[in-house]
Amino acid sequence: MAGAVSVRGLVKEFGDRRVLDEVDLDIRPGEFVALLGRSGSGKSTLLRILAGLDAEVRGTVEVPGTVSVAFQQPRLLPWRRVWRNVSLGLRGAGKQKAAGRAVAEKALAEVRLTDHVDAWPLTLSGGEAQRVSLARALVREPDVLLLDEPFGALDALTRLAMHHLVDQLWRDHRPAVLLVTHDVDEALLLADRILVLDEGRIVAEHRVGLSRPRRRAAFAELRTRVLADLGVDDVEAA
Ligand SMILES: Nc1ncnc2c1ncn2[C@@H]1O[C@H](COP(=O)(O)OP(=O)(O)OP(=O)(O)O)[C@@H](O)[C@H]1O
Repeated sequence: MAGAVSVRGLVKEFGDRRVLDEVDLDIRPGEFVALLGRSGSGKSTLLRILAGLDAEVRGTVEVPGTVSVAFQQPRLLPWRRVWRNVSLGLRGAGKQKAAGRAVAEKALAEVRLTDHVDAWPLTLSGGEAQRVSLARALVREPDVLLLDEPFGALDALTRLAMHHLVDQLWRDHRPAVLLVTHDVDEALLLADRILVLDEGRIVAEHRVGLSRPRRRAAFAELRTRVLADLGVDDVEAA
């Protein structure tokens, strides 16, 4: 079966600075991959390239299916009601039609925002706004969902709730996911596979062979190894 994402020998340079250095990456359909790495290691650059937002690269990048992206900031249009923001995620003509409302309502129910269908974005909490952003990403039924630190700006409790929600949405829809995060626990809770990027190279890969839903106690040992790859002693991180 063709991969959802297939990258070979990807090189990205900004001027004389090489930010991605011969990256190979395969993501299978329906696979959940987390990408960890220190600040500046090239994670967002890689995600932007997969999203088709930056084509000035060397190497091959194949993402044959439909792609959706959600960023750290929800990026909602404040002058559109919540359901309209969601229906804007639809492709082509679909986003203009009244039928878009029904599709948006369904997606908003999935992220448990049925009560906010007609709300204005500025009246939402951070977690609610991020759920709208997820609904907008899901509404086009992507083959590949790219998440760039989508929970990074949320408080710890809201973030935990979002982990459960994303786990559920992924199991219901089964897109291939690439989740960029700094949060090792988030990666361990959600991903099938964890990649560590360092100075533009993938330097480690871990399979997370744990059944879902996961509990933190189940991955304490793997957590220590992933933190070591990131140059962090587990004692410091505790
Ligand atoms: N448009 C640009 N022009 C020049 N340099 C850039 C540009 N975008 C990113 N960079 C540089 O590329 C490197 C990788 O950036 P990138 O945003 O991919 O890192 P990151 O791993 O996502 O970091 P963080 O975790 O802090 O978001 C950084 O050194 C950054 O300064």
